[in-house]
Amino acid sequence: MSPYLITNVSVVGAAPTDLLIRDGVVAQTGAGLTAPDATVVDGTGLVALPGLVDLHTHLREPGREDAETVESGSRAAALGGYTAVCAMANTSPVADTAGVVEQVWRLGRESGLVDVQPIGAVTVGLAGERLAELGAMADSAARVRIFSDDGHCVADPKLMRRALEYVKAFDGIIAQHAEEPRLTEGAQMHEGEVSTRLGLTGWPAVAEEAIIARDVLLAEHVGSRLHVCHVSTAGSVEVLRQAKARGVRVTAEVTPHHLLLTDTRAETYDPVYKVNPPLRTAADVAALRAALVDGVIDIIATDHAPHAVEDKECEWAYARPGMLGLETALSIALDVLGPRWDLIAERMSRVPALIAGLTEHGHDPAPGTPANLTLVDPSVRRVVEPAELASRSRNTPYAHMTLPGRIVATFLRGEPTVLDGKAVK
Ligand SMILES: NC(=O)N[C@@H](CC(=O)O)C(=O)O
Repeated sequence: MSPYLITNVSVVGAAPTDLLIRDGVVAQTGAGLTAPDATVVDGTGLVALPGLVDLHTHLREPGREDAETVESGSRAAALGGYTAVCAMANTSPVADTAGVVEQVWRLGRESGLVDVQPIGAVTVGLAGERLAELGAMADSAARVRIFSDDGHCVADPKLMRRALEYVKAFDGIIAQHAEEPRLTEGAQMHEGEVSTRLGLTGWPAVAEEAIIARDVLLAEHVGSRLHVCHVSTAGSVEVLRQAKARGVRVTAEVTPHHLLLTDTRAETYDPVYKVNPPLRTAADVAALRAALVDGVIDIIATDHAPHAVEDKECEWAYARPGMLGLETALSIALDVLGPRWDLIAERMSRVPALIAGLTEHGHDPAPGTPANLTLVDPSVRRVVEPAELASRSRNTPYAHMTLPGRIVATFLRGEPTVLDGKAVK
């Protein structure tokens, strides 16, 4: 394993320093370091962040390898500055057994581009009828700690209660896709003025808020950990604010697209903007941004949802919901938050690593920490070209947009996965 000397780099926005990476860890920091055997990376003008951690990634393998594989999604993640991703369970077959989560975990290890931590399904086949083998997944080589039926809501309150009770034994988490299904039957986009004008069936904010309200009460009753996926409304923020003030063990994520885009995008009828939960209003976007800053929303998670061309480039009503996210998330965060590096490190690396229990990740580069880090050039503005993305899919809502920031290098346990902005393998 060859050592790397990153010179004159700003660690999370602090004054420039040198970083020596050796044997998988940050061996030394300080000005004027020398290491004749090391490969030098000029860090002038760059910011070093702890490697980003995504709590919500769809890698599509097994089952839809035409849309993404563990390998292609891992490469997209590394290029986006990530060193760890949590892979959602809505694969085919569903990741509801020890066998499937171990398969995904093993594929992640073989790719070696990011740490892939599988999420297990809460219910068998995501059908919402009976609990999956949560204990066997927890005890498997994949050591699953987060369970989610994402794509579907665990709508039955008794099952949700049982799931929360079950995972409490090993301090696990239920990550809920908050959507009361009876309120979103046939829904195509956010229910509001735009859906009325376009004549598309609406997905009301209350369908999300009602489930979050119910689930924080259940989590409080059981004393267990709840995580709320892709929070999208101002009302959800207020429910979470109250729950956190009462001490409920709840964490929440927001996606880059819900921080930037609004439901007016549906006016184009371009299904690239169809996503679940749907893009909301400008007032929701403002509330989500404020909650991300004040901590009511704990993290940014991508909900990277690759889809094959035939599933996306069709009539709006038939298109699958979901957008790519891994290769653009940091740029969107920079656009939305500005160069608030400490906040970005907190919301995109330290806190998601803590929630997921990924103890090797989420550390600011300092002597003795695992060398999982990413180097960002904040001075570059890049144009997003779908054809250049590493993902197997092309459904980015940011096509041809100019966004701030470029990932220059990513290191996983001291080995570069990205150098000069290009994947190393
Ligand atoms: N977020 C999305 O729009 N899509 C997700 C699942 C889902 O939440 O519907 C997917 O797996 O494609």
